[in-house]
Amino acid sequence: MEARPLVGTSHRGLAVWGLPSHAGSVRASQRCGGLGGPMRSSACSLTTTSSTSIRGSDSCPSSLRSSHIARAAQWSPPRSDPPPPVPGKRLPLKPESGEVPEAHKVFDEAVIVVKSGRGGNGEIVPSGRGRYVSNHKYKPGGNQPKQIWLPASDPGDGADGGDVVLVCDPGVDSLLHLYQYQQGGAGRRGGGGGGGGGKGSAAAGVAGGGVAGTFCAPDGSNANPNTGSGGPKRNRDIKKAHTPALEIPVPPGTVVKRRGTGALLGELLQPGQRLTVVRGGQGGHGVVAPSRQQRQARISRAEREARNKGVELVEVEDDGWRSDSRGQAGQQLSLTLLLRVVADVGLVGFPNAGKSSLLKALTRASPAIAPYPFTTLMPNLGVLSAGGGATRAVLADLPGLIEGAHKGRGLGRNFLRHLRRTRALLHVVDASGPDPATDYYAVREELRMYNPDYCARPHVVALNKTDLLLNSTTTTTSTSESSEQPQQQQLVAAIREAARRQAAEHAEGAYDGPTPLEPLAVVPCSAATCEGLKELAAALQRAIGASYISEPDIVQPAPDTLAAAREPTAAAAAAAAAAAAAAAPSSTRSGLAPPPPPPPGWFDGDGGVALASSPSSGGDDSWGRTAFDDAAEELDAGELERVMQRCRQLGLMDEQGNFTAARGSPADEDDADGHAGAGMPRRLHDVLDEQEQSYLDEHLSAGAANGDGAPDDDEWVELASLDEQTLAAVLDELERGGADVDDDFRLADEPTTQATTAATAAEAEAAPGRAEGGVGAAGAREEEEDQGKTAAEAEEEEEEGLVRMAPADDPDAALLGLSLEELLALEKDW
Ligand SMILES: Nc1nc2c(ncn2[C@@H]2O[C@H](COP(=O)(O)OP(=O)(O)OP(=O)(O)O)[C@@H](O)[C@H]2O)c(=O)[nH]1
Ligand SMILES: [Mg+2]
Repeated sequence: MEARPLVGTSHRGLAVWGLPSHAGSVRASQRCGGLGGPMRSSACSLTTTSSTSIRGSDSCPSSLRSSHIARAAQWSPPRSDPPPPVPGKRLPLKPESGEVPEAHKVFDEAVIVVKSGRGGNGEIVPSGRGRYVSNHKYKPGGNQPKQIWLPASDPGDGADGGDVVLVCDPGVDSLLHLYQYQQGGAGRRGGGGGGGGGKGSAAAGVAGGGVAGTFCAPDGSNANPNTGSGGPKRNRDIKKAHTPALEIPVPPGTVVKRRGTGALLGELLQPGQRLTVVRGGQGGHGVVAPSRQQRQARISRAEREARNKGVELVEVEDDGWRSDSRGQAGQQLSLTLLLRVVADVGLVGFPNAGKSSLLKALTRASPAIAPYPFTTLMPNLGVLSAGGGATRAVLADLPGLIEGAHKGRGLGRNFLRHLRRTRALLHVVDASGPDPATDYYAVREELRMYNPDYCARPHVVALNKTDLLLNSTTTTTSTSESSEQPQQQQLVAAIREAARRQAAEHAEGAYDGPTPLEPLAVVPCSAATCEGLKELAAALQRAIGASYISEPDIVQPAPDTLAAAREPTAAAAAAAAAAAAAAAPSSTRSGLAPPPPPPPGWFDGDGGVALASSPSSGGDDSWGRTAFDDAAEELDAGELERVMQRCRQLGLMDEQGNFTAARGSPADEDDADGHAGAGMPRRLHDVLDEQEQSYLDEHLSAGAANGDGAPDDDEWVELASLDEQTLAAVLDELERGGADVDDDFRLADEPTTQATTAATAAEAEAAPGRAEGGVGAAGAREEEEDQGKTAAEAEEEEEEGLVRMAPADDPDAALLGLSLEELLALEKDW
């Protein structure tokens, strides 16, 4: 047969059968060799096919009509009994029958397949159903009809398929239950999802490759006229039935990723938190099936249009309304679930160090304890309530780490990731081992290499098994406290030394990242004899109070715990003073290299901690809110600590971070406490704003520390940002304070470059190593200028944010327009 050109057409009139819920379509198929392909309009479509056996002609053959009519006659509206009410469906934690053997060794990771339910089919109502009722608006002589057609009802929609939802359940402590279904054999078939066809299941691991199981949400029920329709005589409010979701309980700290792509879908941390991982298929629409006459009319119209367009009509399909009524299929997804325990304190240490024993002794948990390594393979949680109003703390006993754990040795990476959501660490060291300090150092290194942040968390060292120390000494010497004590003290000292070694390596630049903290306390104890456990619990409480994890989803420490942790001890104050003194020389001349930052937020001492990271967080707010507070919020921990050290050097701040004198106020003039700035002339204060005053204070302090009264290089740069008049006033003040400003720096008379170059050269002489860093950068810039850069090039550089020293012929340009923030940013870069 000869192929004719394909013509598509739209039959808007055919698509509308007067009922809103049905968007019908007509398909006319045409023999059209090689030109196949659907052409759809918005309301109906004309589809070509080359394989249709029924051949149409200009006059529609009776065979077509009869087949069509016969097909239409096959339709019958689904009717079923009303479904029972749908209870909330929750996957039980254990299979209903059969004892489940231990399936996997890794209970903190699982791959599961989730399938959402298919949508139920919508109701199909024959168009002829209904009746004529009298029209109340009818008036004789009016244009209203006397009777109007009232359809039997609106056809009901099919219910949506069930979603699969992960629910954070604090009653679950591992992902083991997901594997148990695999081991337990057949999955559980749930009840109907509100009607016929609903099912929910946690099927056995059908897929290989370590998939724990397939979890199927119930399908949506088909539309039910009694419950799911909204016609005049039915329940208008319920258009479709509800299908309960399949809820899979997971422990807090579960991270959900898409398998394959690794895309993070979410993390469940708070009890009751829900994460919908796949949505159920949409239920089919309720439709009104066309009557025989309507179908015939549509067919005739399609034939007529085809004839007009010269298309040979071979078949007319008009069952688009059927597909409308069908529910959509559900989705399927493979998920990787990872568990990171959420706890206040993580217990880490080598295998067999006694972590589980300590957990058992400190809390009511009952973990497995055995004298062989890797007894613990899954984190055990326990709650430490020390009483006396102390905060409750959740302890997590983690599997033992071995050397190379950060590379995955001994499943180390799997275990280490549990530390992510802990605030503080308890290092458990076997005191009876050959070299406890080396053990401690090795574990610290593993932590650092896995994630340097772990080493910046407050931690306590439990020197466990001290009862064995006593025994070992008694075998050689007579039993005496005196023989035990020195040994313990030696071990404590050795551990502190190991911690210092790690911090020193960091200070020497052996590795990046935050400074590793020294232990808050080293507590000799014994899980067997319960000795030292009280002290250990108290130290842990302090560590939790001192901890601060800057992750938004971690609950911040309560203010009372912070206040408790702020109690300084004499040792802490001494340590802080020593740190400040040690830092002073490095911040004198160059000022660009910040002093080795002490642990942000707290100072280490003999078990003491003084939280001083934020003055505004202090309990004593007598000094009120100042510009310093505002600035402090902008600074990071290192910068803040540096500023605070300067304040301490100036005598403006005590060791707890409280100001001892009001700053930037007129009272400064009369302050006779001897603080720097107290005798500041009123004249200068009048011209300086608060930040400039603080620069001056810092400068005077630095000068006092130097003994030469001269500002540091960075301060010169900062001073250069002042306006001319202010700068002149500041320089006068500096001179009065003992600085040899003429020798060092004369902004108005000499180009800044020369002065700074001179300072840089002197600096480089004094400390060649440092010149490579901050000051070296300034020197390099100056060299560039010396090489005769054009003014335009120099301007360009300035635009790029580089600090450009003034050319010799332009003293005004020396007043750099950089703001404090820009200077701080530059200083950081240096
Ligand atoms: N004498 C003595 N033995 C202890 C003490 N603490 C633990 N042990 C013993 O040390 C062995 C190991 O204890 P665990 O608590 O299982 O050690 P672990 O660190 O949890 O070990 P892993 O789970 O393998 O990492 C057990 O035999 C304990 O009885 C202690 O304070 N004194
Ligand atoms: Mg253990």
